[in-house]
Amino acid sequence: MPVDQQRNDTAAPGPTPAPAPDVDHAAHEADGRPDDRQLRTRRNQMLRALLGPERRRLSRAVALALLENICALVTPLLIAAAIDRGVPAAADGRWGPLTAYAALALTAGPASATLKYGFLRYSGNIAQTLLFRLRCRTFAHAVRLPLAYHESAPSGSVVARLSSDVESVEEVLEMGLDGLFSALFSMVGTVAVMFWLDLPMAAVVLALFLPLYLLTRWFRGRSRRAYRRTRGVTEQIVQHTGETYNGIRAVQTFRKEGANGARLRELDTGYATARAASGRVSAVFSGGVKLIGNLSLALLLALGAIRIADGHLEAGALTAFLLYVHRLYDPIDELASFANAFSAASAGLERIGVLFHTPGTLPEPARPRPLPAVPAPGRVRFEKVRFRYTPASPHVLDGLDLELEPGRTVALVGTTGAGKSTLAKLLARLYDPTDGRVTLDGADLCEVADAELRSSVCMVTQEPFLFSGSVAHNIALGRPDATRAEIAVAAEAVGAHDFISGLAEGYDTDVRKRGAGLSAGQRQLVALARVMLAAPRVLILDEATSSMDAPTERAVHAALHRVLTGRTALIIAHSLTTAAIADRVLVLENGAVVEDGPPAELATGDGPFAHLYRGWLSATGGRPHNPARH
Ligand SMILES: Nc1ncnc2c1ncn2[C@@H]1O[C@H](COP(=O)(O)OP(=O)(O)OP(=O)(O)O)[C@@H](O)[C@H]1O
Repeated sequence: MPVDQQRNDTAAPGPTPAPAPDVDHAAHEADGRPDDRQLRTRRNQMLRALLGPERRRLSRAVALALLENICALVTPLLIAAAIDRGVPAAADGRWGPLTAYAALALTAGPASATLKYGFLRYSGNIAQTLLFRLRCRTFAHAVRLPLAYHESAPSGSVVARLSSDVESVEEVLEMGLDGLFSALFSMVGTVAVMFWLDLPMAAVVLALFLPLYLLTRWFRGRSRRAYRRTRGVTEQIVQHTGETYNGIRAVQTFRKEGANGARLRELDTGYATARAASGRVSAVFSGGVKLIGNLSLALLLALGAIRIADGHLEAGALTAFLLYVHRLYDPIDELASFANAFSAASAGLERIGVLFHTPGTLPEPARPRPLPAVPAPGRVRFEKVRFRYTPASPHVLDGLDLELEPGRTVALVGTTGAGKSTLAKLLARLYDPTDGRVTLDGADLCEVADAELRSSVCMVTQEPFLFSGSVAHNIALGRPDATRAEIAVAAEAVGAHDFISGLAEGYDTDVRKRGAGLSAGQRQLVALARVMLAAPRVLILDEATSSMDAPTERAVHAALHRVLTGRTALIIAHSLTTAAIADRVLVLENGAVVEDGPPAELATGDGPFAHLYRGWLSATGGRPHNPARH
């Protein structure tokens, strides 16, 4: 169980409102063949949610691009006028018109360059805002996804959403606004001017758009598929590297370096193949556009010559026309690169869209019910609780009725897979029961506000997770507003103060990644100090299975004893020592309580606990110690 103590305060502001889910994400992600239409719908929803708030700034950027293109468009017209009017006038000794055309052309150039500069800076800012928003929202939504999502999604898939998928969007935004706006305006403006210059020649240019359109359609379909494949492989690479480095100890212990390296090479080959496929598609498209461009130049040159001979066109106008043909096909290439990047970003957005489509956390109650203030808080009831992880899997708990009295410690024992952790997860409301209800002091957990529940029910996992930051910061997770003195009191209460004071920087010592700087026992003590500070009504503790040396185990048990005093606690016990400190032991088998009573009483009987007890006794050489009670 990766959750030590889940708190909401790490989550960024509200995610993009996710539409009602219609498809199970697991099915989508697992078979890797999502429905095209649904993916596109989600991508468009994402785009709308992202671009919506930037409508004003985007219109300003569009206006700048438009002005820039108008300035760029007039230059060939000025050249045509200079050739057809200015040069003949100059030949007659009137230099005025030629000078005027030259001056205008010289002004249009810098004006266009200045506007381009303004547009690029402005659109760059918009792109960064959009990216910032996308990354924050994706992160905020991902951290709020229910545990069920994280337990079923392939490891690293969320990291891939936040890294490579967001980066693909970054690429298209960086080049896209320029590529798209400028290219579109340039093309539309060019065609309009061509029609003004010469109708039949412009009609020929327009006719040549048909093969261009067909080529573009082919390209878009192919490149979208190619990029989806690329993103799929990228995700596998992220997952594989993440898994390798998260489990580096196991990798080295089992000498898996070679095998994992080979797997990475295999994935990389897949990536290269997928990239090569998308490269081929782009090459065919670019080549096709160039071919059509050159054909149309030749065609227009021939047609232009005929029209000049017929007296319908002047040489300057033909020159301008041919310059415009260049202007027409250059942006198509730009559009192709944009379409390429858009395909990649599309695939990324679609995948982020799938994530957004998964509803965040278990639903918060519409009208939260405060936990009642009772004289003896911490009464827990499981009422006819049935639970299964997925609709297809069998019930782990099937009609469980159970009551935990306030202030008492209950040890949960049983064979592996009996349902101990599941019961604990339901009590921490990491999952909701399929049927029945779990109550705390009479309030259904589903009706209690998330923040109140998190501070009232704390869970300490087998390997308590320490966040990077100081020891003090890690203890204060239990109550973020706690003062340094309160933190020290909590640490002292669990006997952690001495070892913390002995650290290089005391409470300010950075526990470093995953608490690598602290021993397993010290991490347990920090986690218990966290609980001491949080003072929850109910404590759930998954006892560490890894063996500690005797003094450390004694220290942890002594701390545990202090934390448990006067608090309702449910301990998943893996050892006799822990079971013995409980007031009551529950033996769970196949999701049902098969034995229930004080440990000393059950140990002398002939039931399942007595069996377990004797097994533990023989494993520990017949010397059960109970330091916490001594
Ligand atoms: N995330 C999950 N998705 C589907 N099934 C699960 C999941 N977690 C547990 N199960 C199944 O639920 C049953 C009970 O598991 P649980 O982890 O509660 O047992 P446990 O008693 O805590 O076992 P252990 O002592 O080994 O931790 C098992 O059959 C297990 O396979």
